Amino acid sequence: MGGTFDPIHHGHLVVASEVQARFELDEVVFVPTGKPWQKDGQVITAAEDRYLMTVIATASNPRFSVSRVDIDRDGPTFTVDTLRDLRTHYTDTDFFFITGADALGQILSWRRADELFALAHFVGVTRPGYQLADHHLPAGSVTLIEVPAMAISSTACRTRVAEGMPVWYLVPDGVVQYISKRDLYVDSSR
Ligand SMILES: Nc1ncnc2c1ncn2[C@@H]1O[C@H](COP(=O)(O)OP(=O)(O)OP(=O)(O)O)[C@@H](O)[C@H]1O
Ligand SMILES: O=C(O)c1ccc[n+]([C@@H]2O[C@H](COP(=O)([O-])O)[C@@H](O)[C@H]2O)c1
Repeated sequence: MGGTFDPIHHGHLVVASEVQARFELDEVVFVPTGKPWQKDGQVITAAEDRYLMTVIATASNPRFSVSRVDIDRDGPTFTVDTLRDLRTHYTDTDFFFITGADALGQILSWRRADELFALAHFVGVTRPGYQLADHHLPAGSVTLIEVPAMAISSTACRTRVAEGMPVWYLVPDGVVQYISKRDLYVDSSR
């Protein structure tokens, strides 16, 4: 599951848990983006902070892990590169790439989108506020599933911190503490 995870929240974690169970996956690999090029113009928190929050959030689940492939690769982050890099580590493995309804709707704008569907099976999941559909995607390349609705976004978490509102129970406890320790998101101009 790829994401900017700025910060990781319980919406991400519920999605990963649900897809792991439905598809009986051995492992869900969280891949924090390096430079999310479609978020150019937005201030993105340092990759190491986003990576560490993702590690903290996933540490207690034996089926969850975190990969550095995207943050260790220079240049803009393209999923086609993510999947190729992961393949060198996971040789004899079927890949499922998890995306929320918003991200799935953008997939045809991704770099070398036509190659993506040969590299992984895509799982599109419901997200409050977005319509889940696989229009115009190659037949058989995507499975759509409904997951418990979590009306949480990283944007809302960042805004709440900037406004002095709590993010307890929206993000894991350790992530609340990490945000506070590192003074993340306090600048409301971002
Ligand atoms: N609440 C949610 N329910 C379902 N899917 C989600 C949810 N939040 C994020 N996702 C999915 O998780 C992936 C990573 O999302 P991302 O890290 O951009 O979080 P975000 O909350 O959308 O962030 P931002 O608000 O900064 O855009 C995307 O595929 C996105 O669609
Ligand atoms: O490959 C691309 O061109 C591309 C463009 C936008 C987003 N993605 C991927 O989609 C995932 C979710 O991204 P985001 O920006 O919603 O956090 C993450 O793994 C990104 O690397 C990929």
